[in-house]
Amino acid sequence: MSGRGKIVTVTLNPAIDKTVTVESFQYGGLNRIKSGRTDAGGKGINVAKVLASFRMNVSAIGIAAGYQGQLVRDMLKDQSIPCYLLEAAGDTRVNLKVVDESTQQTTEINEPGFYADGELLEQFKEHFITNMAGASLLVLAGSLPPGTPPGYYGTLINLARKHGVDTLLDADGEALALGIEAAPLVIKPNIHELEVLMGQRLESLQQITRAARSLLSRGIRYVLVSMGENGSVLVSQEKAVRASPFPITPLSTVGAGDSMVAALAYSIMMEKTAEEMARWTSAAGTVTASKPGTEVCTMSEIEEAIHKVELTEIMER
Ligand SMILES: Nc1ncnc2c1ncn2[C@@H]1O[C@H](COP(=O)(O)OP(=O)(O)OP(=O)(O)O)[C@@H](O)[C@H]1O
Ligand SMILES: O=P(O)(O)OC[C@@]1(O)O[C@H](CO)[C@@H](O)[C@@H]1O
Repeated sequence: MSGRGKIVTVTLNPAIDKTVTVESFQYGGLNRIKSGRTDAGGKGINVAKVLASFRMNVSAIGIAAGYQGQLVRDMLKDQSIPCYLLEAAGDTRVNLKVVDESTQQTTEINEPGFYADGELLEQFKEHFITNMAGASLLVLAGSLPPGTPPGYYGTLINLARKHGVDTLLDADGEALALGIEAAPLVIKPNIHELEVLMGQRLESLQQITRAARSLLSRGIRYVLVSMGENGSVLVSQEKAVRASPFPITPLSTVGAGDSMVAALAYSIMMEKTAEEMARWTSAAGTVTASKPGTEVCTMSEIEEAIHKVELTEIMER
């Protein structure tokens, strides 16, 4: 893989992210907003934002609808992020993120998104194939719009493979389970997604590592499990490494996982070792968690923080 190749990110269900900050969230009560911001969101789009700031050759493709969809396109254009979003009927969703200052926790309330019918999804396949020309790596991330068959990511992974392109998959539920069957190169489940996939609670690092390792036998080369403030575990055929994040004041954890995915894509393109990969991804996620709204990390912020990530090899029994 060459650092100069193109990375294509797919966001089938983008969003306008509206992040609001409240002093102390009152469940079932009146909450007055102290401050707010609006960002173009959706997992693949966030990944593209980070990769563009790394000066990688990246295109964000996907589907968008109506006024909100145009807003996503305009915001990305303002940030000079190449984006090609197919037009659909309806409206792109607005996702609400509520940051509680007192607990430093973010609550996400995501709309389902526009309906994707069979004709739109066939049209997207054509759009996708056109964009596979000259691509080196594909990133599939985020939820599928209502109407999309759960095996759709698997279909895109197989199509990409026909064009010689490897995939990094960040999905959940059935889309993740069926995507795995198509053997992407890398997956990044968070701990909850991994537990759902395995159908069991994973309480120790040993259990997490064993679960992640069981997925490698399906042709996947790396599994990166993110665990919020508890850091992450990267498992490859050769080893398992745990990364512990440095202390931060989390301002909005929205996009932290996407920043990890971006750093993972970057590490693959740059042929970094598993240790370097664990360091880069952890620093990227942690820096983003310390920024407001869906604002993501930059390369210089990662370079400044990366030495603070603690790595430990997980000894498997
Ligand atoms: N509260 C926190 N303190 C320190 N680091 C954090 C915190 N939350 C997230 N991170 C960093 O970000 C990484 C990714 O977070 P997380 O596991 O929440 O991702 P995710 O669930 O995929 O998120 P999302 O889907 O919202 O992007 C973590 O591994 C960690 O490095
Ligand atoms: O509903 P999905 O597709 O699972 O997640 C969408 C989303 O929550 O993910 C991003 C953060 O990771 C946000 O920009 C966006 O609102």
